[in-house]
Amino acid sequence: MRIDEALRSARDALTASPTPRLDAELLLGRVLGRDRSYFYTWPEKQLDGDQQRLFELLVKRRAAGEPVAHLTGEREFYGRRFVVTAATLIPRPDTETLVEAALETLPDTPLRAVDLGTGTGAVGLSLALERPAWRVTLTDASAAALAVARDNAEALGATVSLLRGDWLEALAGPFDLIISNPPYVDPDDHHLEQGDVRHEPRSALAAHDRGLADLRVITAQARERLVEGGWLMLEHGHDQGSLVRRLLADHGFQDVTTRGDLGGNDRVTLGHV
Ligand SMILES: C[S@@+](CC[C@H](N)C(=O)[O-])C[C@H]1O[C@@H](n2cnc3c(N)ncnc32)[C@H](O)[C@@H]1O
Repeated sequence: MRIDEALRSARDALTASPTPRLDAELLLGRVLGRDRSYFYTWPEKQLDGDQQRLFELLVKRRAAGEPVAHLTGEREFYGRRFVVTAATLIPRPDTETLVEAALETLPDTPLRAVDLGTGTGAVGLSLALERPAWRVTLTDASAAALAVARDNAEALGATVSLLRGDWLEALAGPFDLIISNPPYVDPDDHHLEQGDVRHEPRSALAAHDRGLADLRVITAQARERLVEGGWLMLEHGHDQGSLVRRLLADHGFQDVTTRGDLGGNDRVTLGHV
């Protein structure tokens, strides 16, 4: 079967996905070890029997609902590839807003930053690689997630510290930046039962108190761990902006603002002490 024929038949099989064409290209990229531009240059190249069988198997699993990132074992974030497993959240493009907020707000000089609930390491490793002068710590409560972050740090050549722990409990600081994309989905939200999200760890997604429990704990712990002028930056749900702004203000944070994500929804709230 030719590359263009394989992609066409996969797209037809993946109509239940919101992104059938992209999914087909990413899966074929995994089978052939090529990036997507190769398919446009060589549409007439033939898949051999093994390649065709593996591609058809991956398409079948995708059609049954498995996330593409679990089938390819990776996801791109802030221009780099991160290994993803079933133990980690699949990094989202909207979380790049968090990275951009930090890069735009803090200076490119030596400072101490911590990424709480690092998962694959997407946020903290992006910061460490964009700002080699920063000393970045990555933490997570999940040993399995932290192992993935460690592998990603090695593969990407980032120098960071990794620590397992419950938010800021085991960290004395002080930090110039505390950054986190914590679980913030209401456990009763029906979206948790739909699409790719069903395959991600519930502990990475849902938080009690209508999704606010972890945001509250981190905000309460952060104030004492920041240097004077240090920043707290939190990702949250599109409908949590005003609650998180009030939370930060109640804990004495100043210049509290919210940034929008790629779709223009409230996504990241930040303030300094
Ligand atoms: C929404 S995921 C974010 C993952 C990654 N930072 C990203 O943006 O792709 C939340 C992460 O917080 C971790 N987590 C949950 N509860 C925690 C706790 N009490 N202390 C530290 N990390 C926790 C989860 O294991 C998960 O990796």
